[in-house]
Amino acid sequence: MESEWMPWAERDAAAYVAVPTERDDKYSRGVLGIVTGSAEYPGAGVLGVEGAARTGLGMIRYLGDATKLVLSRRPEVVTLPGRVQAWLIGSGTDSGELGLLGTLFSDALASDEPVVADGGALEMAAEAPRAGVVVTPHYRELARMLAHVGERVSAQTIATTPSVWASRAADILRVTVLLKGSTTFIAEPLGARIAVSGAPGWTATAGAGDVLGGVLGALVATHADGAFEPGTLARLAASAQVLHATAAQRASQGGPIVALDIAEALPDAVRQLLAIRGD
Ligand SMILES: NC(=O)C1=CN([C@@H]2O[C@H](COP(=O)(O)OP(=O)(O)OC[C@H]3O[C@@H](n4cnc5c(N)ncnc54)[C@H](O)[C@@H]3O)[C@@H](O)[C@H]2O)[C@@H](O)CC1
Ligand SMILES: Nc1ncnc2c1ncn2[C@@H]1O[C@H](COP(=O)(O)OP(=O)(O)O)[C@@H](O)[C@H]1O
Repeated sequence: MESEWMPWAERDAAAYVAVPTERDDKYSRGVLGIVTGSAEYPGAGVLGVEGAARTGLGMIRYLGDATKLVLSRRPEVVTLPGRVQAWLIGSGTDSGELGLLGTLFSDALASDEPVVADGGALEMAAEAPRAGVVVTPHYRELARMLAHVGERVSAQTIATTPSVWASRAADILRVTVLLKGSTTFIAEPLGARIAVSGAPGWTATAGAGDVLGGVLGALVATHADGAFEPGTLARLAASAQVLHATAAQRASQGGPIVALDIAEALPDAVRQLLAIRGD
């Protein structure tokens, strides 16, 4: 039977924006460890960092392979390993050529912290399912993840019936799945089913998904305490998608955008959500 898909509006997402209080410092707000970007795709490292930084969090520890580029754009980022409350791994990496990054991915997946896995970390996340992991594939990536665990389905079939496959993938892979597309479907293993639409078609541009990874990483890092409770990761993923779509709308206003425009519109998108909440 087809699952019931719950919509997720700006009002719902607004509840998942963590607003710092007078008692907060950079550590209490949440630290995100980011292992993204490679020699082949350094820009993805920058885009994820920008997405996270512009969503709002205490600190980013960047441990990927695009340090120079990331620091030239965001000198606020710390490149020293240390304690984090959540991980964003894999955007802008190739699962076939991971080298040292592969060790960092498996350390994150073996840690006690929640993990957002994308790009080259998706297959590794499929191999070692655990609570607190959310994967963010597009259709072709989901087809590869499923093939990796012995479920053969074409990317074309997933594109034709994305809700069916997001739902099935969550149950097969036993991690929370955010399946990207014009409508994004979020499914928790045997749990929440949320569909988010409303991003302009202009969002279909290189690197937009890397920015989304950063947005979700920031929301998870700022809600790490509850991330293992049933349904929480799915609601954080839906909220990240709404925030990303709102930022894309604000940046686009009916015209073309690049991924960095979405990241730069995020503070206004956050303000828009907080205004709905009445903050
Ligand atoms: N600025 C950056 O650094 C960017 C990095 N990216 C990273 O690139 C990696 C690969 O992601 P993809 O989403 O491209 O992976 P896909 O699985 O969609 O594509 C894999 C390969 O298939 C080929 N391909 C697929 N469809 C094609 C088409 N219509 N025309 C031409 N070639 C096609 C491309 O050679 C591509 O490298 C990820 O790690 C991702 O994070 C992308 O996000 C784009 C931006
Ligand atoms: N037709 C579309 N309309 C609106 N949003 C889209 C459309 N196609 C893709 N998107 C969104 O654009 C982003 C693309 O991400 P992704 O496929 O990972 O690209 P990249 O790897 O280049 O970052 C996702 O957030 C996805 O939901």
